[in-house]
Amino acid sequence: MSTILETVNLERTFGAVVAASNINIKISAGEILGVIGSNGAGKTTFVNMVTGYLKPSSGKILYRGEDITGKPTRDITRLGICRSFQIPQLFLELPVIDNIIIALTIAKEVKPSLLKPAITPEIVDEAMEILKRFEVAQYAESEVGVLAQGIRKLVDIAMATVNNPDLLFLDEPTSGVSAEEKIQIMDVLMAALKTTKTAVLFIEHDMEIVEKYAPRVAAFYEGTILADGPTGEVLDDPKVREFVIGTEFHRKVEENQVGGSV
Ligand SMILES: Nc1ncnc2c1ncn2[C@@H]1O[C@H](COP(=O)(O)OP(=O)(O)OP(=O)(O)O)[C@@H](O)[C@H]1O
Repeated sequence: MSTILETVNLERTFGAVVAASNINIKISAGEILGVIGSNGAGKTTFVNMVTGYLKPSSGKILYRGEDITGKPTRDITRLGICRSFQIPQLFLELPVIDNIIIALTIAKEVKPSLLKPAITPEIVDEAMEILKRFEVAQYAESEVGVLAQGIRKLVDIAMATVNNPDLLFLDEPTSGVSAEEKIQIMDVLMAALKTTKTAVLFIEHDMEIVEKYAPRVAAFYEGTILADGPTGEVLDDPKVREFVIGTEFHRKVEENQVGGSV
């Protein structure tokens, strides 16, 4: 698979704080990559730099071979790198479909006027297609504010795809969602993003979700990448176990294995 994103010695400091340092990562077309790391490990700083929300202090970001280091978010989005945030960025008092239409209008740079309204049958159809892909079409006319957190997350991520990104960053797609809903949401998300062959990097604290959905994982620790590789190997890495995930997760897996064999 061809590399679409490559970062070279990416670094960001805030005064004396080194938020990210020596970040070298490659992402291939259509790849799914999980990112783990405790609070303050530098995950969001990394995503902010690649998506143009923060300028790196040094290093390079190459997207399809083009140097995009320090470009504004708008240009990066246009090139095909999009993101969602940990907290959904939705208009709560508007229906779901209006949220998607607004995002589409911005993405397409539609300049509505009295003679040329923003809402056309084509844009409504396109919005409905997106909602169907994320299995939330039945909520099209519902106000976002009355919907469950899991549905809001799906709508929010659906909205992040209106530009048809080749690479999508998801910041904790299952945060604030009940344990039962997590799997449902990830199943829908991953299926939707597979149909569009979108490469996905998702930040996740739940190791069971990481194991289930990410074939590859990068573990961040104190602003650097401690390990990057096949998920099983990274989660079993003694350094990752000690500094990133602790022994809790492995104890759980081992207990389950013991339970299963009885
Ligand atoms: N705007 C900022 N100003 C000063 N320090 C910052 C800023 N943003 C991040 N930092 C610091 O950089 C480090 C990395 O933070 P970052 O938010 O990237 O971590 P994270 O891995 O995303 O954590 P979390 O899981 O809590 O979101 C932390 O020490 C944080 O306090």
